[in-house]
Amino acid sequence: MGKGIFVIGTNTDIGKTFVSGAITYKLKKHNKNVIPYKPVQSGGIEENIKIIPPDIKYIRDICDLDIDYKTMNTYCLKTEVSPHLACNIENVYINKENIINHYNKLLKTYDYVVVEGAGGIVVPITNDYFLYDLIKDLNMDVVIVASASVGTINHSVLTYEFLKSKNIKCRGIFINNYNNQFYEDDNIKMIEKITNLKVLGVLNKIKEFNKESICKEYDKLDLENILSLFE
Ligand SMILES: Nc1ncnc2c1ncn2[C@@H]1O[C@H](COP(=O)(O)OP(=O)(O)OP(=O)(O)O)[C@@H](O)[C@H]1O
Ligand SMILES: C[C@H](N)[C@H](N)CCCCCC(=O)O
Ligand SMILES: [Mg+2]
Repeated sequence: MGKGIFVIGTNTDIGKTFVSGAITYKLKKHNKNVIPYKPVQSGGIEENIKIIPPDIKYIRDICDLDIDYKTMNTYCLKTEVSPHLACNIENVYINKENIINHYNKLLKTYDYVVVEGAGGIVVPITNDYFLYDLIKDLNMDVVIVASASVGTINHSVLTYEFLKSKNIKCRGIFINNYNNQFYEDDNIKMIEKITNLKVLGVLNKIKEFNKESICKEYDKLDLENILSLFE
């Protein structure tokens, strides 16, 4: 039976896919049997007349995964808005049992399942079912992805406190888009001090975003920290 980690962010566009890619890449590079999973994607893109999840496409490409999209994604909505609204617009009914069954099936085949949320922790998946409800129903621990930039202390602490209020265990935090600004180290220090969370990795903002530079950035991460997410 495999193990999973749920990757959440302090906001949308913060780098959850980028970090899920990093976790998947490191594990795969060390010959681990790993799969990324995006239960609900909004903002699906067209490829060969099909609508596919761009977050999974990114990880699939960067990690050279030969796994079909259906195995790594349950719901793919076209409209690039909050999932509940995309569902309402597209007349899609999300059945949480489908996601729970999908995840449990992946655990039977893969040793490591890297699950990515949508947006931040309080994003509505349906009108009355939130991302944190899904995490509880999947019985998973989370890792937070936060930015290094100004505003991150407040967003990170709010996310952490909200998780605590829901009894969701947080395994640590990844800081993304580090850009050598004078205040970034202090931001990280403050987040660590206030939350007591372990910073498991700091990922630089990549100027030339291509496979080579991305993998070089991923290679710098500590494998032990990544493995600790699944212990
Ligand atoms: N470290 C980085 N360096 C350069 N670009 C980055 C970095 N991290 C993320 N990006 C870019 O920022 C954008 C948002 O990142 P990403 O898609 O990982 O966010 P997300 O949190 O997964 O968003 P969503 O809520 O839509 O799933 C993407 O275009 C991605 O390529
Ligand atoms: C469309 C976007 N990229 C994500 N997939 C969904 C983000 C939902 C955010 C909802 C909100 O917090 O207001
Ligand atoms: Mg994403």
